[in-house]
Amino acid sequence: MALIEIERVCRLFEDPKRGKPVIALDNVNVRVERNEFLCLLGPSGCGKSTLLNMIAGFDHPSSGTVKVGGHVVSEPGADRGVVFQQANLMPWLPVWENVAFHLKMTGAPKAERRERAQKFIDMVGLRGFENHYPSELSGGMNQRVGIARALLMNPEVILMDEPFGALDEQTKMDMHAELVRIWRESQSTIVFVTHSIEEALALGTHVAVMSARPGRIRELLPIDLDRPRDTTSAQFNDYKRHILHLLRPESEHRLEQAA
Ligand SMILES: Nc1ncnc2c1ncn2[C@@H]1O[C@H](COP(=O)(O)OP(=O)(O)OP(=O)(O)O)[C@@H](O)[C@H]1O
Repeated sequence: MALIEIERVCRLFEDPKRGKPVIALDNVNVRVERNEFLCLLGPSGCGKSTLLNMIAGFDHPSSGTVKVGGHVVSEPGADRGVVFQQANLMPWLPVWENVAFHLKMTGAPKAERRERAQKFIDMVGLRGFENHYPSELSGGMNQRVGIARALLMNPEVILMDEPFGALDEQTKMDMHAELVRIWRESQSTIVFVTHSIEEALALGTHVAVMSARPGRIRELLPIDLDRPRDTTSAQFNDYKRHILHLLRPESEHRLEQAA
């Protein structure tokens, strides 16, 4: 049994201005095995966030099912940690308290929270910054705090919605290397939303290429590239060319005609 099973999922949104519904997702089928790193890739508005939100339990399909660990997702849960584009940290709390925030909610004593936070602060490379406040850190460091916060709950699945979208290129590349290391170390399963082909190919064990309006999975590609990934290699560029072709509207048109 796959860890995440998305079966025949459709999602319609009401659009009162136009008087007809927007088809955000149309018959989407995806299976994610334990320990996979799936990148959801596609143009703006193709339904990537909608799909991620359904796995998180923030949104629900109009038809079809989303299951995690064999159970239909009905609400958010501790088995799924979410990292957004903005880290959404509590500015009045130091790093370690932000990382241990969920534990505070469960009433865990301070000493336990501090100790458990440290493991994940170390994992994301922030040792020495435990008592800093979010405003004293860079954007990349704040994202690391967000990742540490998600990891602390020991979730089976980490869901990431363009977490590095706001970072400069160099920091983004550093974060990619860091995330791959964390993914391996924590043996988690990651679903990562991006609109960047390079980012998807730098990270994923699989890339689901989506098409816009209505959002569909064009192709689910297993990525057979050594790590660390060489973004200048011929094989990397072969994948890139293939994905670019899939994303071109004319190829979409041809595929529809052939169907
Ligand atoms: N709450 C909502 N109400 C109405 N329409 C919505 C709602 N949420 C999403 N949509 C529509 O559904 C489609 C998919 O949106 P979604 O945000 O999932 O796309 P996306 O691929 O994540 O886009 P981006 O990369 O720009 O974040 C879009 O056409 C969007 O306008």
